[in-house]
Amino acid sequence: MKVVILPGDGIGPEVCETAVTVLRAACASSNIALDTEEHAFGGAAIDQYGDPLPPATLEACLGADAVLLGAVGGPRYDEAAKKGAPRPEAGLLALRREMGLFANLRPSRLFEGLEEASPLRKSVVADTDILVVRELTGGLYFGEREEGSDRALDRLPYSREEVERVARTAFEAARGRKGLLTSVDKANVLATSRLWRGVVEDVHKSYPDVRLEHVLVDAMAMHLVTHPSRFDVVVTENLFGDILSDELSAVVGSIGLAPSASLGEAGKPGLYEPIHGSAPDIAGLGIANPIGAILSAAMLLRHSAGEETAAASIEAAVAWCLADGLRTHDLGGSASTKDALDAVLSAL
Ligand SMILES: NC(=O)C1=CN([C@@H]2O[C@H](COP(=O)(O)OP(=O)(O)OC[C@H]3O[C@@H](n4cnc5c(N)ncnc54)[C@H](O)[C@@H]3O)[C@@H](O)[C@H]2O)C=CC1
Ligand SMILES: CC(C)CC(=O)C(=O)O
Ligand SMILES: [Mg+2]
Repeated sequence: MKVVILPGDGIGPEVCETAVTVLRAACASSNIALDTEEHAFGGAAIDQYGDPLPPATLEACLGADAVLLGAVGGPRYDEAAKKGAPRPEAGLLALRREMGLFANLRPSRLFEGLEEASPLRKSVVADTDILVVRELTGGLYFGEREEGSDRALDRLPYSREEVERVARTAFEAARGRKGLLTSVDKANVLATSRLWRGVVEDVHKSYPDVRLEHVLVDAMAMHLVTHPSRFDVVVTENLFGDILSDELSAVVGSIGLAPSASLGEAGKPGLYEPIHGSAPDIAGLGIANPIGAILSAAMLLRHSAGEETAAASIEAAVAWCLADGLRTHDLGGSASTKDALDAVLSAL
């Protein structure tokens, strides 16, 4: 299995290195031949090449079985962008588009022992286990943009085909879980949301065994903190999915725990990354929670290598460590990134 590693910026390299070490250990114990190749990406690639997605990095990603990414961005690059420099985040958007990664799977479940880390009451957060399926290559992030000091514009385009393919991914996922799909939109205002709702209903005809409900995004933001355990799979457009999945990660403990898999057509390489950003406020301190990145490596084994046993062994090791009291600072503890790595390796 050939995996391209994109450490990126801020805590990206810290959590990525940790996840690669766990990935290597899981592959070694399952006799999976792993070949890794690191490439410059994001701010680090701007520093080196003036380009957040250099051609050699893109070529390597397209030719790999999978890509493992840390995170990109940071204040230094935000400042430089004001003077016309490229943005690290633009490299990530371009990579998602070039790799055709239209479906972003973002699971969030309450791990045993983490009830106290949730801001919600134990009785409210208990049994929360949600898979957000976020559309990843359409909508506002990819629409036409105009930027001026007195007027700016971001367009939000969606086509039937773009909604159909991500809806199919979500219905398939719901079929393999509890059988409930919640489609989130803003159909009382947005034309794209009315298209979204209609297309999701059309796709539903092929999945009569899945229950489908529609919820408006503002109410959904509320439901996720009042009764998160009633949801199963949530499908939504790019921006709403970005926001709701960060909210949900905090509901079950911390954004540092949340992994993701970005997938395109079957047989094409997937991209795996924790859902958090480069966390400049804690970068370099050695205290970042690497679990979101480690669980992303597990998703890589499942979705890009078909290695379910190796994936499940990483997830079980993480669950065991958390149940055993492993707490990084975001979870109210004092474990370092290295402590978390050592604990997961020993559990594995
Ligand atoms: N996929 C990517 O590469 C993403 C990049 N970004 C970029 O990251 C930069 C920072 O963005 P923010 O809005 O601050 O979001 P962020 O997710 O980096 O951080 C938000 C808060 O969560 C904490 N946090 C995040 N990950 C953590 C971890 N693994 N362990 C412990 N604490 C963690 C941070 O310390 C911070 O207080 C920006 O430049 C943004 O554009 C943001 C989101 C995704
Ligand atoms: C372009 C990214 C920085 C957007 C984001 O926040 C994410 O994908 O989680
Ligand atoms: Mg985000």
